[in-house]
Amino acid sequence: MVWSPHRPWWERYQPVSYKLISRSGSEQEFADMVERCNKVGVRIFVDAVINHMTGDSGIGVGIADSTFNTYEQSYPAVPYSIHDFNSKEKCGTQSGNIENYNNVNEVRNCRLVSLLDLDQSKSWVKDRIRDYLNHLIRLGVAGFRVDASKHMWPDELKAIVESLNDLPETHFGAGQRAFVFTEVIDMGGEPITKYEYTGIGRVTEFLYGMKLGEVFRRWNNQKLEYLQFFGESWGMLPSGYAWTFVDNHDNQRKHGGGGDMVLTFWEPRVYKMANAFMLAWPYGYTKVMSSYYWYPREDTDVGPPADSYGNTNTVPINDDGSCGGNWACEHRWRQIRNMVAFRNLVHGTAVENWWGRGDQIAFSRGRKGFLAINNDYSQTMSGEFYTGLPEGFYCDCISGDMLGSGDNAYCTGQTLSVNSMGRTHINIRSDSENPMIAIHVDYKL
Ligand SMILES: O=C(/C=C/c1ccc(O)c(O)c1)N[C@@H](Cc1ccc(O)cc1)C(=O)NCCCOc1c(-c2ccc(O)c(O)c2)oc2cc(O)cc(O)c2c1=O
Ligand SMILES: [Ca+2]
Repeated sequence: MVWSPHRPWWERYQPVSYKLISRSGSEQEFADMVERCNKVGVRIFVDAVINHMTGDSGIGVGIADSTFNTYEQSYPAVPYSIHDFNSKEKCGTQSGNIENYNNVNEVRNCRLVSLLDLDQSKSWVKDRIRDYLNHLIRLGVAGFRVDASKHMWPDELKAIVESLNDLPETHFGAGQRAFVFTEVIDMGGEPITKYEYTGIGRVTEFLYGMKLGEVFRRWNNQKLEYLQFFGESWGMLPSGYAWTFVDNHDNQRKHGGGGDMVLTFWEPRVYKMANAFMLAWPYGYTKVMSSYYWYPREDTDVGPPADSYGNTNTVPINDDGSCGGNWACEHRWRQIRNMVAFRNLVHGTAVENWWGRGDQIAFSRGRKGFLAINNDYSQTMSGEFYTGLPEGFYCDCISGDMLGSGDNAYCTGQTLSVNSMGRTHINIRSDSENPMIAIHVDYKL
């Protein structure tokens, strides 16, 4: 536990053991949650912090009486001892911390902001990490986000990943492998690049959220119509390797630098537009962020809603499906939830019928879906657009849900009619709360 600042969100990123006990609950509660999710087809991915242990500043008792002593570099609950950490000699800097991000050895072999740096070249360390991840696989976890991958040697990380057990046949079928995402913060300018990690699994593409934020904020003369070729040609990973997101737990708190460009739930209108585009656009493997409101907003350390002991609160679900208790639950917002269904439905289809004019765009996904966005600051987007969809009436999944089924299906939002030529009339005012429409063949009335 970190008490100063009080139970910050990043406490989770300073392991004292590989026990599955935290302020989020016990191992049994975790195992039970994974089981319940797998039963309904919801896969669980674990954020694996395997580059380091805690900061170098003390002796302490972590959760579940896992003692540790950073002066002795000992974590008996694993156990790790001084031999399992990169020495100052191997690191080579005066402080033992990373001092120069242009030195690839430092970035891997030195301490990231003073966090004790594990030596993954040691078989003892590899074995302990493998046992930790295999334990999670046994519990039914489908894969991992590998935190701070930039700070580990790709071949050592790859060796660990390849040594893992197959996923349990009961939940995943025979011979299935953990789905791995590596976190590599690379927005250009450093010798270590995201391309070094594509042999291990999907890799975070941080440019994606930065650029999408820049375009939707209309900064630096960016316009929505430039998104027609949004993808590898913008300096991003090939689509099949990219893990994309509008924002993440770290950069949604950032101010200054690229951080101001990132869109977050604090700006819901434009955030929903960027998510709608991301989910309709065929590039990358997309992640929808789910957050909590923190106060004061300037305090970038504040942890999740918790009781007086610091234990994370459960998430209350309101009657309308939204979350209470300061949980933002962006993934439950109608516009975002429905665009996830849109993405899954149109999977495998190409972008067709692109139309773009300044900050207004529209495009189809094969003959299955159609999205139009008006991000112009004043002009209404109106006219007849070719949707590629069969003739009929469609419920707009941005403004509403299609409820009921068969003949008594109805739309709680706007209904659009597509004529025999596949064309529909659009009228999106620029001052609309959600200036976009999205229709698809599963929302045909
Ligand atoms: O802001 C934070 C935490 C940020 C953070 C946490 C998890 C992540 O996955 C991440 O990407 C960032 N941490 C605060 C507080 C802090 C925590 C520990 C510490 O020893 C000192 C301070 C902070 O101000 N951190 C310094 C700037 C952010 O520097 C961190 C980075 C980081 C930032 C930019 C990079 O290009 C990069 O390669 C790594 O990764 C972490 C990974 C961790 O597993 C744990 C960390 O403490 C950190 C981490 O401090
Ligand atoms: Ca390291």
